[in-house]
Amino acid sequence: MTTPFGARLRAAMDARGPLCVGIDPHASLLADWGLDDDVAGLERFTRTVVDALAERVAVLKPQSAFYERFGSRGVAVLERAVADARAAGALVLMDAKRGDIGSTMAAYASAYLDPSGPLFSDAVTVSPYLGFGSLRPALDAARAAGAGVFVLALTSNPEGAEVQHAVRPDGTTVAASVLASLKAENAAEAAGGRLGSYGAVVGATLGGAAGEAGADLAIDGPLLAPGIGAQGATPADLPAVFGPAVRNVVPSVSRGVLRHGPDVASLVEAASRMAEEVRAVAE
Ligand SMILES: O=c1ccn([C@@H]2O[C@H](COP(=O)(O)O)[C@@H](O)[C@H]2O)c(=O)[nH]1
Repeated sequence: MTTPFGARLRAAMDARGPLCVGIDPHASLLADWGLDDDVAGLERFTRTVVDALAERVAVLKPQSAFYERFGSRGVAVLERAVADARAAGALVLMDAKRGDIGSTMAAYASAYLDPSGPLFSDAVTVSPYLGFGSLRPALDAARAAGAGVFVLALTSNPEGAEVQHAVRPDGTTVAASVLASLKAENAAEAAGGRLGSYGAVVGATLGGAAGEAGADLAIDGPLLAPGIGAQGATPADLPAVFGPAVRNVVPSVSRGVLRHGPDVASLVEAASRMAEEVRAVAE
């Protein structure tokens, strides 16, 4: 039987440090790296990041949007990146933020969480705003494949609060309800103190917002924390945002590391420095 994602993630965090580096080939970064904003530039950028970091960091998180904008040839670059990164030992979290009615969600689950598919990833980000129950096909596909799912709960952008802090008829906020649903999904797997495979996305930029939203971050699963670097958060912010749940946090940085390329040694050094900083606050 395949080892569940949560266990594989915990092992990777222990061995490599709890860091996720995002692969976000912005047009501006391609230009900064001296690359053209075309498929060849996209491919060179992606290969450089994967070759530099896939043997070192716990998680690589390609941002699907930057590949989709080049159509099928961009997606082919993404497929290769996923395979190469996994072969080099990184866990791949596909940042696709998919969400739809259940029957269509099943097709998204097949795209990212079926081990025979070309985009199969260790985990995928999904959006719960068609109702948490609409995610069932992805949750079930992940369980079957030993993969993971990260559900948007309290996102790093300032606009997120207008939806995520909204109060439901039962008096709880939308975010609190998403987190409670994730805790329930993790219950069986997390028995005995193990990390579950169902994670939440909670921005490192939030300050005390999780508390304001009545959100309990003790979901027994991983907490992906984007927002460090270009969005203004730092590793030092993590304890205040996450409290005792900081041990389960996977801080995520894209531009804050990528801006150090294309020099491989500089990319590696930036990622190592960040991994050390987050390890220091997570212990
Ligand atoms: O709440 C969220 C959810 C996802 N993201 C994604 O993470 C990266 C952040 O990139 P940076 O360059 O480190 O700002 C990007 O792919 C976002 O789509 C997020 O920022 N916030």
